[in-house]
Amino acid sequence: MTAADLPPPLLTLDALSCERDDRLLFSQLSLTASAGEIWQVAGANGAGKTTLLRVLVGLHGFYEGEVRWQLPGCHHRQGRDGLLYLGHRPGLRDELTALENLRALCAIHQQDATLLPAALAAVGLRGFEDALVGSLSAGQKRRVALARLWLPGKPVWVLDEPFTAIDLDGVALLEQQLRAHAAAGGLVIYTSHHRLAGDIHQVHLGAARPQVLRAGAAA
Ligand SMILES: Nc1ncnc2c1ncn2[C@@H]1O[C@H](COP(=O)(O)OP(=O)(O)OP(=O)(O)O)[C@@H](O)[C@H]1O
Repeated sequence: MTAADLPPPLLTLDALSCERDDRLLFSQLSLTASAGEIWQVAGANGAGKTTLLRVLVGLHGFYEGEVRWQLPGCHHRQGRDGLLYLGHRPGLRDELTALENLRALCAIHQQDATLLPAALAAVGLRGFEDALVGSLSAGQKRRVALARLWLPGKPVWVLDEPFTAIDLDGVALLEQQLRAHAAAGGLVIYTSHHRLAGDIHQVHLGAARPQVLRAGAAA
């Protein structure tokens, strides 16, 4: 595939550099990511994966270079309304039920809450709608957070360690959902030490100059 064959990018990074505590995490990172793609951000502990994702979603502002989102129909907050970001912690309140937590998140992030019971069922939590999140296991909490991936309306998913704490069935289910989203024209960017098989693009952090590996591109 030539550059001319690629769909228009949803995300463009231009010479992105970031340091923390006087340590250079990455420098001169440039890439384009388009609809239908899955990108894994890889690297050792402390390499800067979470920091990069937070830069992408506007939660970490100390960097040089440019992050440009071009999401169809999203004109607000620099076009970030079409993003769904799940951080490396589930980000749920223990004193609320699974459904209450998700309803609150849907209200904040403009997602359709009417489909939440079906989303909870999809992640294997039918019957846990009214369970206090504080009473759930780590893997169940992760599944509650991941249930938002079964709601429509967010073309870009930015996921920090989404496979953490879930069992083998959960890993397979999540892999399937990531692939389905990309196949339906979404873009997935995730950090993990878990490599999905197939046409996954990669950014390797660790060296000052990150490696960008496009699946299918000649070495
Ligand atoms: N809140 C913070 N304040 C200051 N420095 C931080 C903070 N969080 C991370 N850092 C620094 O940024 C570096 C990169 O951290 P980051 O969490 O992005 O790495 P990571 O690749 O996601 O690591 P891991 O695989 O362990 O989750 C860390 O080594 C640390 O020195």
